[in-house]
Amino acid sequence: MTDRLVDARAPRDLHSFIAGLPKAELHVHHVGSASPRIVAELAARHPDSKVPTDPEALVDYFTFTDFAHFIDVYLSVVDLIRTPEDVRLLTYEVARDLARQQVRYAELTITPFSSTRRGIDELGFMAAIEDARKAAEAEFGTVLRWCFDIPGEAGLESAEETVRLATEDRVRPEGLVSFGLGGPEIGVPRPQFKPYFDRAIAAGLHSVPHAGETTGPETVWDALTHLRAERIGHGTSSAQDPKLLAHLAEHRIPLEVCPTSNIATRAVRTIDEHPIKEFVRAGIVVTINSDDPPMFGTDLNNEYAVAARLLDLDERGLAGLAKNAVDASFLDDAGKARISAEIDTYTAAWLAP
Ligand SMILES: O=C(O)c1cccc(C(=O)CC[C@H]2O[C@@H](n3cnc4c(=O)[nH]cnc43)[C@H](O)[C@@H]2O)c1
Ligand SMILES: [Zn+2]
Repeated sequence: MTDRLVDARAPRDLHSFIAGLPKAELHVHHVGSASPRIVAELAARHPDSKVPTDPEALVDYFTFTDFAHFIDVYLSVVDLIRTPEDVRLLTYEVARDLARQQVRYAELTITPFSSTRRGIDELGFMAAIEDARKAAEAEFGTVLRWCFDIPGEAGLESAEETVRLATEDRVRPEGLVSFGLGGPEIGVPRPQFKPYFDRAIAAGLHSVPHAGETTGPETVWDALTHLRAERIGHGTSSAQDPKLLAHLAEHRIPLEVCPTSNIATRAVRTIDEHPIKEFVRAGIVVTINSDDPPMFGTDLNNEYAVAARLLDLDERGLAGLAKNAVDASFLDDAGKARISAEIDTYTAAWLAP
């Protein structure tokens, strides 16, 4: 992990506290979590790829001029994943990277449409993620769950395919808990996806679309009204609308805040202009997440350090943020209670004289 984008500047002790703090990650993308090590291994399997494997070259390759450029680069990494064995490797290694950061539970956003349209067999794909999920839980103790997202810019065909993969008994994986919407927002109105979210919700999935990342607060309203969002991915531009802030706080709709991502994709100009403080001030449930960590030169621990600086938090404040993520997760009550208790025990031991 490099701190090339954001210097978290948290005191050394706080970094150590964060490193050992049990955490939940609610907004992290499957392909976007491919570390240089994973990219190098996939590229070795598929040497015709244009993705560099040298870590130095990857830092340049993962420097984005804007959100559209980010998506182009993202899709070039998607092109590296061609077989169910590639899918398994990616998923298992992502879990290993999460476990190293003391992530006890993660909801990983997966875009199955991007893989099935590139020719990966759908049942092979689902078997690969499930196999990795079970192995990760047994070997690392990290519980993984899936969010399947529609890549909105790929059109309604991608929405139909994603909801089919998410709801058809024969295909739907056991670890699937939620349904999302990702990719660019400009020119991709949220309301058109209502029928697909209705079907996913009817099948028992939670609604967690991205909204207000690269467009204004009206997109967040659309996600709430039309897609019945239970959490909002990013929601950054909500800060421009006091009524929306009050609504999110009153209805306890958590925001999945990913500070470094917003700088890397140039959705927010500088880290000090990030609206996270306004969210907290408005009483919104804020969760801290990493989005596409290696692509943005970050990881979840660094995002907590960034949040500590922006919100001026000590250990108790950081533990509170970690518990927000547990509470906002789709884990069952017993699982939530277990991780929350672990956070309390860890924090009390750290602060004991
Ligand atoms: O797979 C395709 O062929 C394809 C065709 C047209 C458009 C797309 C996409 O737009 C894919 C977007 C892809 O990006 C993922 N992602 C990762 N991080 C973010 C983020 O911060 N905000 C929005 N989307 C993000 C998303 O999960 C999609 O998989 C694909
Ligand atoms: Zn995202």
